[in-house]
Amino acid sequence: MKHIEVVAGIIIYEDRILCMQRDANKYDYLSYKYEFPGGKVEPGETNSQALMRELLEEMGIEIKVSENDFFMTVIHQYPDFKITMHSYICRVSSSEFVRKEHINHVWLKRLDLDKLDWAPADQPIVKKLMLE
Ligand SMILES: Nc1nc2c([nH]c(=O)n2[C@H]2C[C@H](O)[C@@H](COP(=O)(O)OP(=O)(O)OP(=O)(O)O)O2)c(=O)[nH]1
Repeated sequence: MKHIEVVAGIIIYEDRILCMQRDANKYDYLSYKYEFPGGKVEPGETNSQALMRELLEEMGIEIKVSENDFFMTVIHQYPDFKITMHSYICRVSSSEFVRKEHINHVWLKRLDLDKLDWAPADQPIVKKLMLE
């Protein structure tokens, strides 16, 4: 079974976290779900390099990410593939960004995060964020 390595940014502006809604997908279990922006790690990249590249490509967000910003890793088995997802805390000084691939976004306070329909692999990250 395919196993993919993904990085995701928990973008925090003041006391709110950026939640991005995915578009329709060939897999129903990912269609229209909320997620943290990011994407697949490419060969030769470190996780933080991959996240910086994805945030720039996908959102126009230019930000320095380092291993010190690591939050948690989730391993999740979807019906068609397995994902290892590394998440990082990314504090931004502006809420501006360009929404290039997602269909919607919301900035939520931590305690409201569970009001959204998240991608299944994101549940442990949402849970941990709500406890902090
Ligand atoms: N970026 C991101 N991806 C997530 C999260 N949760 C989650 O299950 N994923 C999954 C969805 C995708 O299968 C994969 C991310 O890769 P991607 O964004 O490049 O994949 P995609 O399906 O949009 O595009 P592709 O396979 O056609 O290239 O990880 C999350 O919070 N952020």
